[in-house]
Amino acid sequence: AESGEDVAVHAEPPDPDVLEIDPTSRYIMYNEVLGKGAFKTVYKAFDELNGIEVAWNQVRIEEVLQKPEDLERLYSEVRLLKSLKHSNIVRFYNSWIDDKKKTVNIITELFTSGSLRQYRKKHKKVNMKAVKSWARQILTGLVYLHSHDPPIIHRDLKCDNIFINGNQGEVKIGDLGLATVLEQSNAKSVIGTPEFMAPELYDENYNELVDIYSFGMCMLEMVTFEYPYSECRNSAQIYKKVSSGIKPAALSKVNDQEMKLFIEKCLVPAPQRLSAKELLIDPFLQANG
Ligand SMILES: COc1ccc(OC)c2[nH]c(=O)c(CCNC(=O)c3ccccc3I)cc12
Repeated sequence: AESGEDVAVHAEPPDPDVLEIDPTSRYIMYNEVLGKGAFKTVYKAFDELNGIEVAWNQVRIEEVLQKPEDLERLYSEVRLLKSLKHSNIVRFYNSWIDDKKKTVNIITELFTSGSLRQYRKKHKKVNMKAVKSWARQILTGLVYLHSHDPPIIHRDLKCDNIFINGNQGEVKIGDLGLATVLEQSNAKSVIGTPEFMAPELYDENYNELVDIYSFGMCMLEMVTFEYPYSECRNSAQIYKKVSSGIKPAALSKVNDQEMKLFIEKCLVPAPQRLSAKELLIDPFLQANG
């Protein structure tokens, strides 16, 4: 070139948002398994286009999506998830179906410190100040999801799919849409985790406040280090207690009375349950104390 500057010779791929680049050639999977979920295996991977490390979530779908409208619904779900951009929501970069391997592949933001559940196990002694900061961040993420029209409901919020960025203490809600994706593909799989499911989720007419109930159970696990209803042996026993309003035994182990009251506010029946926005301004979360 005349001005003598060295012109990069390689052909820049077209703008990724415009043209679907073959995702499999863009991402290089390391053979490092970060972790496993019920239906998913998560690998560390590298995005060659943006030069960043990412998480490659491989979700098994038993039978391929039955009807074409399932596929259409899945793609519209993916388009929505790709559009979500918030500091307390795990970034969803890309997703595609691998028909041969019968998997849905989801490329998301990477967390090497894993989930809040794993983190809590590793760092048992944590000041209430930190727990309150995590609570504020989770609620801020829920405000973002619930203020969409229609509200985006997570439906499977638990400490296993809230991720933490160890060095900044940033907490983000993950596994978004996984419940919906699984619901579609593994029709028989009832979405949600009984220990964290609001009673009204079972009878189908529910709203975004189911996530507030689950948030309350997440707080309970964060301060007691045990799954709620660990005194129950199976999901039927859990359902019996939840549907008759019997609180988890762990609640009686919460020493901090203010924390106990805050958690109980999240577990009340839906008509009395506060929104994420209202909980964020609760005095309990104001002071750093
Ligand atoms: C069982 O899962 C883990 C175990 C251990 C991990 O790190 C040690 C994980 N790190 C991650 O970044 C991730 C990926 C987080 N991404 C998601 O959960 C996600 C976010 C949005 C949409 C869909 C999903 I699957 C998972 C992980």
